[in-house]
Amino acid sequence: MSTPARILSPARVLSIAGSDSSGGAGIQADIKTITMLGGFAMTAVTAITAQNTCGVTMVETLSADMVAAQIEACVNDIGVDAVKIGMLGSAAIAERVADLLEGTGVPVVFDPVMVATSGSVLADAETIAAFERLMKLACLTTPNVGELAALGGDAAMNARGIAYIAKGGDATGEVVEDRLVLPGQEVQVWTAPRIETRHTHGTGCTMSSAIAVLLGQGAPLVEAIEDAREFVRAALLAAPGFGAGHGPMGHHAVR
Ligand SMILES: Nc1ncnc2c1ncn2[C@@H]1O[C@H](COP(=O)(O)OP(=O)(O)OP(=O)(O)O)[C@@H](O)[C@H]1O
Ligand SMILES: Cc1ncc(CO)c(N)n1
Repeated sequence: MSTPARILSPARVLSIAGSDSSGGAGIQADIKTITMLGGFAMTAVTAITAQNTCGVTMVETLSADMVAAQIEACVNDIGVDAVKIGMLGSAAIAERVADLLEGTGVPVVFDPVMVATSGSVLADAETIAAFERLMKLACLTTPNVGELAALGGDAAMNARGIAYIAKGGDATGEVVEDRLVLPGQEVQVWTAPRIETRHTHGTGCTMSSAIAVLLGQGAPLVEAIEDAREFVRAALLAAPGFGAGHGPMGHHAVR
């Protein structure tokens, strides 16, 4: 029996993001998501966070040179079919990542991480200001409600011609709404009943890395978003219930 081609050649996905010691968000959520969706996960760690379901106790940011070296090591040998960008750690890292990715043509999904689900701040004002080039080069930026407001809201995003999905997980109400805004196209909205759970740590990281791996496998953007939403939902429903705060999702249990 011949081996299916997709097993021989999984999408190679590079996550440029921060490490979450508790395994629910950041690089750890990305590796789980990419792996469970059949991709091959690689990483460029930008920062190490000591973090759990209750909050972040310490952050150490790596140098821009170290981040660049990790990206180059992956690109120059294994190769990259799609990139997910999460927590950047500093403006210098954001600028260096933009230097390396601009003009490559690889699909990039940018999650403009600013604050953890626990409320801890993960990006200072200077880093947020440096998001600009990354939003321009990304095929999709994935702000939640708070991040979209910090980026200037819909009017500012539209004026800059940025492709984004406004995620509604941190809004209130019985329905969660995700809104896809692509320059020059009609807005597309997905709604679903809100899953009543406090275990929402890492939903944004999971959503963005799921979209990246699906794009890397050749899915069109809208299809990638739809399948990513399904994956997030299934992982939320399978949350193991760990921790005293906002616990992790159950990536491992999604089949
Ligand atoms: N309680 C929920 N029930 C159903 N879907 C949810 C829930 N919470 C989040 N989602 C979905 O998860 C995806 C990620 O959105 P969300 O707004 O939670 O991202 P985020 O705030 O960036 O996440 P993070 O907690 O990692 O910072 C979206 O598709 C959103 O609709
Ligand atoms: C490292 C890291 N990246 C992103 C998030 C956002 O959930 C988090 N909590 N931690």
